[in-house]
Amino acid sequence: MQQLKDLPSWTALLRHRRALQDVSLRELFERDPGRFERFSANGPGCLLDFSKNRITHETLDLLLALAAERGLESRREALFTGEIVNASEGRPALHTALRGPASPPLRVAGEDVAATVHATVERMAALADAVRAGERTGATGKPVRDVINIGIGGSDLGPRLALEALAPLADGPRVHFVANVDGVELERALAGCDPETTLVLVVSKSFGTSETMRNAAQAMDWLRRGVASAEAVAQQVIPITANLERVRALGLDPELALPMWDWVGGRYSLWSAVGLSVMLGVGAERFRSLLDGAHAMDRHFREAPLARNLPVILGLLSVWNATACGLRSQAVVPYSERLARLPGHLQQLLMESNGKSVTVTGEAVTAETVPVIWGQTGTPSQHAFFQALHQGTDTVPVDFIGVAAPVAGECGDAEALTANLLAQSQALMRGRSADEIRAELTAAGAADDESLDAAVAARVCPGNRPSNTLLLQDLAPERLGALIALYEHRAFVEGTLWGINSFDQWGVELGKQLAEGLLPAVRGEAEPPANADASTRGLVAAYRRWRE
Ligand SMILES: O=P(O)(O)OC[C@H]1O[C@](O)(CO)[C@@H](O)[C@@H]1O
Repeated sequence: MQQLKDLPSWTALLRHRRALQDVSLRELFERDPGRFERFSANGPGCLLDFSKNRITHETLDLLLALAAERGLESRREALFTGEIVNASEGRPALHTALRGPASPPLRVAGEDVAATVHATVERMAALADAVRAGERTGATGKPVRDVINIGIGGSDLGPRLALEALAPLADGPRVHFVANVDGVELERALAGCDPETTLVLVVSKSFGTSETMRNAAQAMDWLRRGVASAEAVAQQVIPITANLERVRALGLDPELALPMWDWVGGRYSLWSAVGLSVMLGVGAERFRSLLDGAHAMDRHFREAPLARNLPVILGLLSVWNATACGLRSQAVVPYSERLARLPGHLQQLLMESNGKSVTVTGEAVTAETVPVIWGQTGTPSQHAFFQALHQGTDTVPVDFIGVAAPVAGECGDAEALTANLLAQSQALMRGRSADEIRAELTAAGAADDESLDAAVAARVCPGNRPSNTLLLQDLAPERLGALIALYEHRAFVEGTLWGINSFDQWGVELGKQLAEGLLPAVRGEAEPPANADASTRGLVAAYRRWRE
């Protein structure tokens, strides 16, 4: 695989970056009154303003040339049509099929994936409807009041985000999420639940993830104590997995299991049976709307011209900022408490997908790949880390996410929220110069002496700091689906440009293996493994001393 940095358009892009280096964003806005129209685009139910990036039309042309050199359009087709885009695991990545139409058929290795997907949604809906109507009860005949979703990573983050975002629409059983193995979330969930009226979803593609299996075992013990028989427990546990053998081994009923497939990665799996908790919480119809929204974004990604294509633009700008301009961290700041889980979901989506250092053909990648993704909701983050964004020594591009219509039934001041969002992106772009501050301070009566210089210097905001603003029409399920799918495709665009495989995650395996190897020593049942280093041995010993 040819390296990104060896492509002719990369050289041209770097030359252009040098030429642009001394032009500020403020100047770019002053020069071009049509900058917003030029650098904004509409997607399904949303508007992306990317005018506050340090780009000109030439930057965009060069980035598009790079995308063409990388064969982005044919790779995109390969993604949608089920070709093997996950080379290291020899699989397609067909999350788009999870929200696509039932026809025409989509054949992959002889199977009509579209039909399989739709049959599964029907099964999920039948179960969710019956639970919500009180017809599918617990083993002792009582209606289900609580659902506990046990899963981690992609088996947790997407559904958790979706249910928090759609909480005002939740009219089904209460849903609790348990991911961490420290017991806090599980205890919290169990404390409010009655074993006779609780359905446990064990969500794990592999059905082997240690955190999930440990939490599942504890939840099953709790059920057993409450409903007496193993058969009764099995009735109240729904496995969602691609590994039925392990379901059987755990004494659970494979007939109740809902499928996952090896052609869907965990972080792309919200749209599958992994989303059952969402469906139970808000109902099948709204879950289908979530799928429809994601499908609308899929169509936009597949059909819109690249220069007006939101995932393409976001992906290209990310490569521009992170690789061409060396800005190695990006913040995501949703201006909605309902989207508080979005930064966490995007961390997994973008960093697990593109945190890679080799190309798809195994050479060390010479381009810097995914930057650190982090964030928190506005306005609280304005009173936490924004100081560093405005005046710190590092430039951090920000994705601001705003919602035009607040979710029905919410109180709060939507306009104040939006004014803050707009103010922050404006402040990052414009900054405040020494001259402006000096004029303000002297107008307010400050003496023009040495102390004024220090007062001015402390107040200067350099500006010229890039951001995107994504404005959603509202937070209806369709919009949420489109938002999440937008970032999924951004990950794909970035990965394609960097020349890496966005669909494997071998890096997380090492830690998992080491943890299992260390567990007997940490429990005090064995010596640390022979290959454990001095630091690890010392820490195990210290830990054991405090545990005794
Ligand atoms: O669904 P599983 O198999 O329990 O995996 C959970 C998570 O673990 C990972 O494999 C690694 O963190 C993720 O990709 C996945 O979402």
